[in-house]
Amino acid sequence: MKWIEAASYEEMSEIAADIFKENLKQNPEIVLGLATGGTAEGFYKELVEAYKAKEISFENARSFNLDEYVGINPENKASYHYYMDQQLFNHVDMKRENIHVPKGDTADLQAAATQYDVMIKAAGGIDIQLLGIGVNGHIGFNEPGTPFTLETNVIELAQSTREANKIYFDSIDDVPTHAITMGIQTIMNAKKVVLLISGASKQEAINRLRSGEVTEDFPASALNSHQDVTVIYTGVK
Ligand SMILES: N[C@@H]1[C@@H](O)[C@H](O)[C@@H](COP(=O)(O)O)O[C@@H]1O
Repeated sequence: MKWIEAASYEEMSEIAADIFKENLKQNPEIVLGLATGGTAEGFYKELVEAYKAKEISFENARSFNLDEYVGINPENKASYHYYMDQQLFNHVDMKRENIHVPKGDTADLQAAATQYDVMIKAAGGIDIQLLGIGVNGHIGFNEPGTPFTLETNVIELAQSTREANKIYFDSIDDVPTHAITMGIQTIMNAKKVVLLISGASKQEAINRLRSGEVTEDFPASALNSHQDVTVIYTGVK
């Protein structure tokens, strides 16, 4: 695992965006694994600026997002699909048919989850995966206790995760109880991983990740067994 300390949130975002830009330039048909969350907003801003400056193009790129809430449609402002439209997709030239966000509003969620991995594999696998981390160490929406062998699946959100994400909803009662997420195995299959960590609320998570232990009680610890992970962090010791 490679660790990069950034002097600020902006620098963290720039370093991460530079890695993605470089990979995109080298491989215009790249398969991107994308993440949501407040931490990633600066990163997307950098990518959009680079696109507007004609430094990069997403014309032939494909993307797969990590996760989506169950029972929320893409037009809902709290949905991850909406977030991605606002942060990236509405501003760049990625073709709509090449954009994939797990479907949280479908009747057969399990079938959608299974199909998601089929689509990722058919695309040749994820070349580079962006990740954030939850205060409890979740990646995607893989909560503590999730078997590392799982691919995309439907999970029940931890109460602490619902609390952490309630700022995006009118009230805690509106925060979905379930989500559809790439599994740890899906994430581990990505060829390269970039993990962003920002802010004091993630101190415990970063300490635990740094300890090097590998345990299903701390989902991000699976990354200790991945051969190409770059962690870019700021605002934590
Ligand atoms: N499912 C997402 C994760 O993919 C993300 O990493 C996490 C951290 O979000 P933030 O960056 O807002 O702290 O939030 C959500 O739970």
